[in-house]
Amino acid sequence: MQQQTGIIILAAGASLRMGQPKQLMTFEGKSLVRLAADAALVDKRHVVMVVLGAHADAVARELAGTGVRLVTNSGWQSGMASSIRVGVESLLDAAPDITSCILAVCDQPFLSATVLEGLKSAQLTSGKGIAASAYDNTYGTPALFTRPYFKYLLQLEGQEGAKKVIRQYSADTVMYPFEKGRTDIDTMEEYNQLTHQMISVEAAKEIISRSLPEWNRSVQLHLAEAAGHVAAADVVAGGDFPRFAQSSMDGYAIRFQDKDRELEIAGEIPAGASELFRLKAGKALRIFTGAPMPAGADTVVMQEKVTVTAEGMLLVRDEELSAGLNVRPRGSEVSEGAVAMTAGTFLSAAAIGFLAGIGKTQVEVVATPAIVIIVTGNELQEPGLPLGYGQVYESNSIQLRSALKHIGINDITVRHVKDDPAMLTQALADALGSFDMVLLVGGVSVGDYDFVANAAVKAGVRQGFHRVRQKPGKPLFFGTLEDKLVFGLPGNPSSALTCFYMYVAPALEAMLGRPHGSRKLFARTTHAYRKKAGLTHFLKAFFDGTAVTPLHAQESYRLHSFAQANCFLVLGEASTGCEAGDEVEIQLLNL
Ligand SMILES: Nc1nc2c(c(=O)[nH]1)N[C@H]1C(S)=C(S)[C@@H](COP(=O)(O)OP(=O)(O)OC[C@H]3O[C@@H](n4cnc5c(N)ncnc54)[C@H](O)[C@@H]3O)O[C@H]1N2
Ligand code: MOO
Repeated sequence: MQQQTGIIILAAGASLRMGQPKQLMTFEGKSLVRLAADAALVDKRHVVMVVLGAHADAVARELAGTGVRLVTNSGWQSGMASSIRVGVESLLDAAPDITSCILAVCDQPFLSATVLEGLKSAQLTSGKGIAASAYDNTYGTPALFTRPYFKYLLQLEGQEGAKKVIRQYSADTVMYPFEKGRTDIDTMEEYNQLTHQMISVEAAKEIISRSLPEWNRSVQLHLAEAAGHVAAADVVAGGDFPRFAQSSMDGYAIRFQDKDRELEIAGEIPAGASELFRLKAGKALRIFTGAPMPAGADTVVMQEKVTVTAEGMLLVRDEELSAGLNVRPRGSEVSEGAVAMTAGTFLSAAAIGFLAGIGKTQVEVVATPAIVIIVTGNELQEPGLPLGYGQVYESNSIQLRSALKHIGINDITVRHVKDDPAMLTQALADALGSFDMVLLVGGVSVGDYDFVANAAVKAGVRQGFHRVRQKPGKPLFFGTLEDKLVFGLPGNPSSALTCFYMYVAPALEAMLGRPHGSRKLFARTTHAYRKKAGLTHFLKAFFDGTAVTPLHAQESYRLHSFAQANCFLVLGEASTGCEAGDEVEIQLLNL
């Protein structure tokens, strides 16, 4: 008989111990339910049934378009058995000839297609009726049941799980070793301690960009203060500009039809002339750049292209003269009531000049967020005070503040918190109440005093990721609380600033609709650099406009080379380094 396996993913639980839908928490950048679904979908022959319960809508949205089938167990609160029953029943409805099913849960982050295949082949080669995953001297999910066992699954009650059937029929069960199956996630502590929770630079950027809030706060600014901001609303012209037809050259205003006649020069119109001149047929008027065109004239001849006779008569000597030449028509820059500038325009010096030129003194711009920098570390001392043994000068807050100011963000508050979990959670909760973005610095790594990730989650922050496959900045934390972004930057000053340039600044730019301050380009490197594959390296480097030189002192506790750098030389995860003369990627810094 043709073998056909169904996969039932049990995703109905309320994750009470977690305080947030576990199904949607991410591991290596993917939600746990999506990880399980993707593993099940690798073999296209699988019929994949996901049983929903708590948070059903959100989980269904997460799985939209994947190809899994969804079934909701309205009785999910009565326990696991009801979800197993609903899963098996709907699998039988969907695929009546199914020969086996694998029951999987969505809190085993290491569940993979390999494990599912392993269970299938263990069952086939052993000829047993059940194949269960074995880990940590016990066994459990994922577990495969052949068709004769479906009836026992359908008889499970209340809190009973598939384990009961496996125990009862252990003589007909083959164990498939899946050591990493021991890792399941029931509590935040377990989640945060997942050591492999390290994602690629690209995945980290993607998670941040998916998490950016709608930002539609705006503020009215004086033009003189508005450079570097983004227009928040369309700007409508309050009149025609220019307000009157103007000459764009120093020369003579004429009627085009008179160009071949000898013309009497009847007078002179300077810029700023406040009376309306009239030009009669057969005459010309001396005119200057910016001066109002006289009524009756339609063209200006440049003074270089005329001859004035001894009698003071004007002869036009311009082969290329055309009607309307050298005249700026009224309203040709912008006409009254027209949109002179659309919302979203970056306010460069030119944009500000343009607005002033159409008479504006104020502009509505996208407001900048209020940011708090929370610095942690008992060893930190304020620069200027004597340095005790074991102390280091606190440099992160001032360098981050400077970097923020450089991109036009001035609403910055700095708070210092001791390495104490309760104080940190409290400080963070307070900060989330009053600021739009939180930059925590230090304490994101794995040491006994590194409390940031836990404190953030305790304060209600939903973790996007913690740890990125990069150097420096590996322990970077990112999360959100509603529309607020929380970055946990590593304490090493060079790591903190690298993460600022690579993640925080681009997030702010995207949120505020600004152009990217940093530019990626390719250049030849003057020196070789060796690295191991595995992490993306952001090397502090100097680009002289032609070639790039990786600088000395790349260690993340040092800023000496960073202080001379104007770019990162970027070597990707897979790279093992570069040779002198190689073309390499660089990221120019917005300094
Ligand atoms: N066993 C492991 N240890 C560490 C790992 C690891 O994976 N396993 N990761 C290392 C990496 S990479 C980094 S980066 C750091 C990040 O550490 P934290 O974010 O936890 O930061 P701290 O431990 O608080 O401080 C690190 C370093 O930076 C100095 N520091 C901190 N704040 C400031 C500041 N505001 N101004 C100046 N200097 C500061 C601090 O004194 C430490 O020297 O963890 C590694 N460890
Ligand atoms: O990777 Mo850590 O961020 O530099 O030393």
